[in-house]
Amino acid sequence: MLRNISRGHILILAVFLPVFLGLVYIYYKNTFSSFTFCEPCYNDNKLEEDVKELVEKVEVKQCPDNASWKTGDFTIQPGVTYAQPSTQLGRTDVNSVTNWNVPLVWEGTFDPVVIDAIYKKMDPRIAVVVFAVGKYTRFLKGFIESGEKHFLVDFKVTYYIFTDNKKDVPEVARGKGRNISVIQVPSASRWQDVVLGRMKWATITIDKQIRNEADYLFMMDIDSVFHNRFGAESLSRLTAVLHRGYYKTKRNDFPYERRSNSKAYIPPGEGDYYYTAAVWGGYLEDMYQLVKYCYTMSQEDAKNNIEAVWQEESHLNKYLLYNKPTKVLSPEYLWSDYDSVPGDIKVVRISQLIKNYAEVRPNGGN
Ligand SMILES: CC(=O)N[C@H]1[C@@H](OP(=O)(O)OP(=O)(O)OC[C@H]2O[C@@H](n3ccc(=O)[nH]c3=O)[C@H](O)[C@@H]2O)O[C@H](CO)[C@H](O)[C@@H]1O
Ligand SMILES: [Mn+2]
Repeated sequence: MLRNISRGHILILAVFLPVFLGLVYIYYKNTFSSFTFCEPCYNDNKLEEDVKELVEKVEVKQCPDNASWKTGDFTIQPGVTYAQPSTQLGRTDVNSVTNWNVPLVWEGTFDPVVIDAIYKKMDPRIAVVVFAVGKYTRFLKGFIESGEKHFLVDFKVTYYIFTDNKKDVPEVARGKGRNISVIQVPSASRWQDVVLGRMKWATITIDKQIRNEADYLFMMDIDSVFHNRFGAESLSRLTAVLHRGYYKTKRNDFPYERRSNSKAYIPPGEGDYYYTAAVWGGYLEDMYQLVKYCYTMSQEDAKNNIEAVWQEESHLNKYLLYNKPTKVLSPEYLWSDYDSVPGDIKVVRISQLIKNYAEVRPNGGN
């Protein structure tokens, strides 16, 4: 009996088990195939065509793989010692925040130990673009020598020197990770062409070279000397400096471009601050956009036979009124040897030199 039952079962199993297993296999195959992530959506040729089309359409930028240098990553090593920040004490003689809630930096509003600990970890590459055309090569030595003592010390810095006279670029001893790159530009017969030309040559050179070599970029006048720390507290996506001559001035008295036929025109009743064009900086791509903006706007003006009252400084001020900077630096970050230092300027970080405008500029002027 057992033998019979067992034979019957074996027969049934032999016939139905393969059929049952086959059905189970088909069921699971269909179920899982709909969850397969690697299932190709295209045949290979179609995929290749689509990628090619995308690459042609998209403007490919050289983005750094590791963007840890960007503001926002405010990490710090454990164990750094510094004074406890106060919620009560701080500067009371000046305003240290803008009405769009970004820092307005003065001595006493930051702790260099904390700032350095944060930004050194990011270790950004910083480009400084300066022009030394005609007789302005005489300012290079003092600028770079003092920069080595005070400008973003211990950071990676490259001075991009744009000049019409490479022979006059001095050899200056520099710290580790600090370089000089010299770029040839044409001479000019008008100083106005040099200051505006900065926008053109900087745009071209960022495109060709600097984009691959820097994370931050500063544009600076060369006729200046560093006297005190100009550090990582100056870094942000877009940083502008209050012009020392107008930081207590009513907005309608700012020397904005007031002729409505210039692209730099700002109507009365508008304005936050008056920024200097002698020191400005930020993330490389944001600065590229702004430098290019100043270049194209001055070209537009030239087509209409007008030159903005303070050249690129006028276009810069217009841009920054409608695209607010992410950090504003006090006039400590650009003072002038022409002016005495008032009580609210506790530290002069850079000062413009006194110069004989008529002698140093190709077409005189002041
Ligand atoms: C403190 C301040 O707000 N400075 C601005 C003011 O500068 P300044 O009156 O200080 O102008 P400036 O003579 O220093 O010229 C600006 C810069 O252009 C370069 N340069 C100029 C002439 C020349 O023949 N060769 C040469 O290399 C050089 O880097 C110089 O530092 O007005 C200029 C144009 O309106 C710019 O807006 C400056 O940023
Ligand atoms: Mn200057």
